[in-house]
Amino acid sequence: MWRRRLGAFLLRSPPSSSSTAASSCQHRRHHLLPREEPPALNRLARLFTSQAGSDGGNSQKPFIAFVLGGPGSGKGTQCTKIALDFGFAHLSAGDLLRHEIASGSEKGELIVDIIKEGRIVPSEITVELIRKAMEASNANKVLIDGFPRCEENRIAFERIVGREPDIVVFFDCPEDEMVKRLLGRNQGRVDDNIETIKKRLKVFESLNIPVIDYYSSRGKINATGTADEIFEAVCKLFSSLRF
Ligand SMILES: Nc1ncnc2c1ncn2[C@@H]1O[C@H](COP(=O)(O)OP(=O)(O)O)[C@@H](O)[C@H]1O
Ligand SMILES: O=c1ccn([C@@H]2O[C@H](COP(=O)(O)OP(=O)(O)O)[C@@H](O)[C@H]2O)c(=O)[nH]1
Ligand SMILES: [Mg+2]
Repeated sequence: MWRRRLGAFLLRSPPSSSSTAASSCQHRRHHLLPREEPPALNRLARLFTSQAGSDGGNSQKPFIAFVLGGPGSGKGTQCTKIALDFGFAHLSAGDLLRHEIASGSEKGELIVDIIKEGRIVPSEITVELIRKAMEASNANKVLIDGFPRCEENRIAFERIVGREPDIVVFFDCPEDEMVKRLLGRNQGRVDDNIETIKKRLKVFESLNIPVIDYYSSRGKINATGTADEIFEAVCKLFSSLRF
């Protein structure tokens, strides 16, 4: 069940008549509209965006989309397409963690053990990586792929970044399909093996699903079918938003 939690504050404007009937996903120019937020969040958000610097004279906070779904549901695949068609920066939490591992840092050693076990990396580590990546991207629209993965992640993001997402997209995919896709992913990942996958699916049920349920949005998407078919539904959703 998707709780009506974020409401109009997150999904702001009704779709414009010209953008609702999107049958194809050509590049579109989107408009940044001023948004209202509670005062405390507003203060923190300003602090954050002032660090993010200028994006061509635009001092607005970035539009944030959390992209959630089970392992193998197609988050990364769809984010790549969204980034291309809708001009979002794509920040994958998993990729940021793998980058930290590749850097050879002490933190990386801790992270690799957690990923092999399919567990969730401490929130402060992940949120800090995301915060820095958002800052570095200097983008006015960001997809945060694969985060938050638990309630603690969600709360830490709000505390550290001082923002809630503008929309939450959830790729809903049956477990057997996710397993099939993961076993065929073939990217040499330490967690794409059946033992870790089983653990990740348990974590998905017990920790990811509650945070997905926490959010309310129009963003639930049936993630079965081909990547292009799924992207058609994604396009309908994103075309209905005002960025
Ligand atoms: N709709 C789809 N049908 C079949 N395979 C897919 C589909 N979407 C993605 N894949 C493949 O499934 C695997 C997992 O997709 P990925 O985008 O990495 O998912 P996630 O980021 O949610 O784990 C990849 O090998 C990808 O190419
Ligand atoms: O916010 C995050 C994102 C990822 N991970 C860890 O990184 C792994 C891989 O995440 P990724 O999003 O890359 O996997 P995907 O769902 O895309 O297969 C997860 O199982 C977790 O162990 C995490 O702890 N926190
Ligand atoms: Mg992924």
